[in-house]
Amino acid sequence: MAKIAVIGASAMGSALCRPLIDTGWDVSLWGTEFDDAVLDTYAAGKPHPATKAPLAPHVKTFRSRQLEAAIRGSEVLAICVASVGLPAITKRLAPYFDRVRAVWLTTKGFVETSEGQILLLAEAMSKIAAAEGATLPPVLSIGGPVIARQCALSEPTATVFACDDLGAAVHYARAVRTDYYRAFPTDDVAGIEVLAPLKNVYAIALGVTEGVQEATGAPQSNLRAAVFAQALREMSLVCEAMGGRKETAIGLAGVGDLEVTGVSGRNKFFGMRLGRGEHPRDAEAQMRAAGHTVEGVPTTPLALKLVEQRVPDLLEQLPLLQAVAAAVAGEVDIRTVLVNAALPAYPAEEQIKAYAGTWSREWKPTGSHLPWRISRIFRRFHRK
Ligand SMILES: NC(=O)C1=CN([C@@H]2O[C@H](COP(=O)(O)OP(=O)(O)OC[C@H]3O[C@@H](n4cnc5c(N)ncnc54)[C@H](OP(=O)(O)O)[C@@H]3O)[C@@H](O)[C@H]2O)C=CC1
Ligand SMILES: O=C(CO)COP(=O)(O)O
Repeated sequence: MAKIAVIGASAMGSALCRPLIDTGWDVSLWGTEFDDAVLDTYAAGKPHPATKAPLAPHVKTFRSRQLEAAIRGSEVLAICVASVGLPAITKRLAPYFDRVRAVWLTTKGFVETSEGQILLLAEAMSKIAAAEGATLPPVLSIGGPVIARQCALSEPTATVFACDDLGAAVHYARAVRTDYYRAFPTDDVAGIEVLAPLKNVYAIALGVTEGVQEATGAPQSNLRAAVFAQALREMSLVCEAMGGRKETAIGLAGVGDLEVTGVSGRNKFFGMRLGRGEHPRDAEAQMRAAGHTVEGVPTTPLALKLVEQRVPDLLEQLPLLQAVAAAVAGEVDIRTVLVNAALPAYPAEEQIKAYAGTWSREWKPTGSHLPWRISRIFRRFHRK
């Protein structure tokens, strides 16, 4: 039986244990210093405090001081911590990288280096490992629409395993396949690593529309749809500009994850609070007090910086990203900037240049077409 160590007794780390156990893995769940309360709850036979889902049977739990024991003999390390914790965890795991065959990563976010450079997660891990004198084994970036509670309760769930080595992605997708949990393997690592955090940013915007609706009593589904379409457009643009594939953006890890997070993700609920008029600082504090991580909060300014650093020419085509960044920073009236960002600014200058004139020349009202026909014949004759 292959052994896997799940790093982080987070909502997602705990949820991942379910399909792993159901596919015969020997699962160790290691909790960070932040996860003591979760492990206490499991020890008392109670469900996860945030998801309210029970831990799968036969999962062995380990406390933060028991890292060595948790990892011993593992083929895979599955890292499931919040993005702010990823650099520290990577550093801590570096001595173990040469003992395992692969690292899985469910974290969704970006990392900022001490020099202010924004990195995709696998890039950051590889840099940190190198600085520690370690080499990362193949990393599988896990994306797609997965609400942890539903996965933990064995509800149907489709996810994406991305690895530069497609063989590894296929191998592990098969090794964790159940009737309710299926992973789609791909080698579009850039696509997954860009889309997974970006959908959190845009899910905040979707949440805002619902918060506005709640606060005003006026239905906002037209605005929500416009935000959704613009979000997908911007996600596709950044995905492609960063080397990802368009089909990834319109698949599970792009539109699929945007949909689920915009309907029932924590980022959406954070956005709803903004839409109802709460200051972002208070909204995040409330979410945190309830035990909910909102990855979109640290991710949004980093996403903007990532674009500025890597694909600056794209910035003017990303009004929604800029609007969410200003809103998360508490700088603007969120509804106004959202409306301006989501309702099309068309016709754009180039469209006006391309089409102006041709339309009005061709059409005349029926009934008055005789003089128009004569003038057309005359024009044709004149051209010859
Ligand atoms: N790939 C996928 O399919 C999915 C991925 N995710 C992603 O997985 C990651 C974890 O999410 P989720 O399981 O829901 O998170 P949780 O909120 O359940 O857990 C996050 C954990 O990270 C801890 N943490 C916070 N700061 C640090 C730090 N500096 N160092 C170490 N740990 C820290 C939190 O502690 P504390 O409680 O004290 O804040 C908490 O224990 C996120 O990036 C999320 O976006 C989520 C769902 C699906
Ligand atoms: O990543 C997720 C769904 O795929 C979870 O989204 P939230 O972090 O917004 O809950």
